Amino acid sequence: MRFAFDKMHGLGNDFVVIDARGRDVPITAARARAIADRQTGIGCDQLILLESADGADLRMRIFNADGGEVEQCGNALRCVAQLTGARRIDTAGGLVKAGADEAGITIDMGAPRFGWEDIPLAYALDTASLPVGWDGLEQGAAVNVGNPHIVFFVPRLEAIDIERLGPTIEHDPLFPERVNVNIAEVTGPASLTLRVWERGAGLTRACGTGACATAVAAIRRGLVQWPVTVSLPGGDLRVDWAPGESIRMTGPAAHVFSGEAELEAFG
Ligand SMILES: N[C@H](CCC[C@H](N)C(=O)O)C(=O)O
Repeated sequence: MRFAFDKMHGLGNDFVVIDARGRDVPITAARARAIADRQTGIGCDQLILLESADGADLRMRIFNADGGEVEQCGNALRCVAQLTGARRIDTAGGLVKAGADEAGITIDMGAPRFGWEDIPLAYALDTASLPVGWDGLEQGAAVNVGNPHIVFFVPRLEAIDIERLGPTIEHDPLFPERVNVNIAEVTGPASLTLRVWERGAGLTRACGTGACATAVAAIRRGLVQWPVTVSLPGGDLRVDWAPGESIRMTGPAAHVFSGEAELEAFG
């Protein structure tokens, strides 16, 4: 079965987008892994599958490079909004609204959640500052922005071995659904730099939900004021949020190429 796809990225966090509205494109975990493989497949951090939806312009399903289907992907939301013109996008992490202007694509991500069962954690802890540590990474903040994140603030980002600590924390039993690991350094009254070890994808050049979770955690702790400029290896995102409000993330989306492939080539 031949299928068409679009290769896109949000600040270097890259996606294979398959528009399956009006036709069935069966994606299994194994197929998602095979498509995402950068040597033997098309290559991407996440595979994005678009389906028809009631009550929204479309439904966006997200498969990490490890094949796991997850709830939310901020950078992909901007890409899909640009590619399709969709303004109401349903995801497993909730219904989001998109807009576009000269600043880029803005996504209303909904309100963050902070309850330990919302993250989720395996047992009750203070999610504002977890009383557990991993090799010097202490007092992490746990936030759910449709998907689960832990955020650490450090004095010097380059001093942190994220390639070693990222997977250790991602797979810690404290996180029954695993977790995205965010390491941030505050660089000004409304700015921070961020690196993210993503659940199911590893180190990426940018993580939209990670930027949202980190900005929210920093605002909650009084470390920055909004709007926050979050600088990732792939570029900057702007995050607006005040307690009690929904999170709004603004940034670019890029279309690289369109292609076609045989689904059976991926198992
Ligand atoms: N790795 C994430 C999904 C992709 C999120 C990221 N690419 C973004 O832009 O938000 C998770 O397992 O929850």
